[in-house]
Order: sequence, then C-alpha cells, then structure tokens
Amino acid sequence: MEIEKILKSNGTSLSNWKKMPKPFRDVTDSQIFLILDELSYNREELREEHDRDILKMTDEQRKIYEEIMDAVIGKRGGVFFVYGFGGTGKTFLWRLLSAAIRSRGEIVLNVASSGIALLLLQGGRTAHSRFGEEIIYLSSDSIDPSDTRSVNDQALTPDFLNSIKASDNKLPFKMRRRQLPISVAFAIMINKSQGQSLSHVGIFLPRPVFSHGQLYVAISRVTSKKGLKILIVDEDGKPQKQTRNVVLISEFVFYPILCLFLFHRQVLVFHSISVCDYAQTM
Ligand SMILES: Nc1ncnc2c1ncn2[C@@H]1O[C@H](COP(=O)(O)OP(=O)(O)OP(=O)(O)O)[C@@H](O)[C@H]1O
Repeated sequence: MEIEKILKSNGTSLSNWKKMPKPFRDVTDSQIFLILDELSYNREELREEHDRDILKMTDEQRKIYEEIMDAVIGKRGGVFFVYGFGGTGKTFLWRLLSAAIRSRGEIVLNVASSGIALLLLQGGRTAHSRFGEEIIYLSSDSIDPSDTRSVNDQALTPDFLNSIKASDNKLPFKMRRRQLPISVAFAIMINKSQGQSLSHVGIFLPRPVFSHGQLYVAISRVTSKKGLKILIVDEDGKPQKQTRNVVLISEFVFYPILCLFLFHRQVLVFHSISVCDYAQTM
C-alpha cells in the first residue's frame, strides 16, 4: 500500500508492472495526493521567507517577479522564459515566487529537466517523475508507413510501441524500429565544472573561451589525456585545431618581461595555443 502511494504521487502505479502484486484496497487517486502534498507547506514560514527576501530583490528580479505575480493573481496565466548567466539569481527568483504563491495557499509545481537543479527548490521534482511521463526514448519506434491500415491509429502511441519487445513477432501491425546508440552524458558550463575530476571529458568550443583561465579549468577537469576530447569549430561549423587562450592583461605584460629575463620562450602567453596534441574530433 505504501509503495503504491509513493508510486501514485509520482504519477505511476503498481499496475504498470504486470508481475508486481497489487494492494488489496484501492489507493486514492494520485491527483488527490498531489494536491494534499502541495497544500501541506507551512504558510507562516513561507510568508516570513518571502517577506525577508522580497526586500533583497534587484530591479531586474523585481520586474520579472511583478509580471509573473500579476499573471497569477489576475488568473491570466502565461508562459515566461527567464534566462541569465550562472549565479545571476534565477533560483532565488523561483524560490521567492514559490513562497509568494504557496503562502497564499495556492499550488506551485516546481519541475526541472535535471535532478541537480531541483535540489535547490523546495518540493522540486523532475518533469518526467512529476507528470509520470517517459520523456527519453532510446529507440524511436513507429508504424511502418507501408502499413496504411495502422499508420494513423492513435492507440499505437510511441509509449506503447517502445514497450514492445523485439521478440513479439505476432503483431497485428508492421512496426519500424529505429534504434539509436545513446550513452548517457552530462553537459555543464565550464564555470560549473570547477572542482570536479572526471575520467571522460568532451569540450565543445564553438568560439574561443572568453575569460581568463577558463580553458585551463576545462582541460584540467579530466584525469588523463586519453579521456579528453575537444571539438573546436569555426563560424561555419568546420572542425579546427586551434583556439585562443585568454589571460589577464596584467599577465600579458608581466610574462613577456619574465620571458626575456629567463630567456625561456615557452612561457609566452596570450598567443593562440595549439591544442593539436589534445584535439581529437569527437
Ligand atoms: N537579490 C538577491 N539578494 C541576495 N542574494 C541573492 C539575490 N539574488 C541571488 N542571490 C544569491 O546569489 C546566489 C546565486 O543565485 P542563484 O543560485 O539564484 O543563481 P542562478 O541564476 O539560479 O544560478 P545558476 O544558473 O548557476 O543555477 C545565491 O546564493 C542566491 O541566494
């Protein structure tokens, strides 16, 4: 019963696994769990958090906050796309908006595409777990267009087609199975990768890295040269073997003097560095 409750609050149920035993009693509908969960926040605490943080908002955050809250309070709804560089206060804004709406006794469903982002949001869940949706298909199955009888059958959804085993050969329709070799990877910006050590790293450089020391940060995440692949492309997307390494102007002045002093020409910086040794087209 407890397992069924957890599954239902995640938008799924034991009945989705044929071999699993089912609970004797029917568990309340998942939507009721969802609503009860979402109404169980401590409104007083949220109100305090909101009243404290609202005073800290920047002008830009305040503008976005007011626009979204206007749409919520006026029940107009809307789709808002907020973007900004890392650390510019997007999560701060989500938290404030969530606190504002939840402290009014209303419901906020915080969802994100990755689990990491969710750790920062109260009650946050991944979109596919929250809505019980399977959003990643490792194979793209469809009805073969030559099967004109079944090709437009709406019951033959991608979800259903993906659940069919290759050995099911008595199908009343002709299926086209296109499998894609996918291995799970994780993409992050160079700034975010600081502090991590990884055995395999692919670095995509569609343009020169733009701040001091950033190329070093990216390359030094990987523990061996073998695990490193760099893809450098020019404006037309053609693979290249060089990129610019940007360093601070103070070092630009300082190092040539040092170089002259040491007669050690390899200490030069602010030149295009060759990454041929590292570069392998991904
Ligand atoms: N107006 C503000 N007043 C005080 N602190 C703030 C404000 N906006 C953001 N911060 C703080 O700055 C830090 C970074 O903000 P936040 O995590 O919201 O950025 P982000 O845009 O979501 O970053 P990322 O894209 O890297 O996830 C956090 O510690 C947050 O509490």
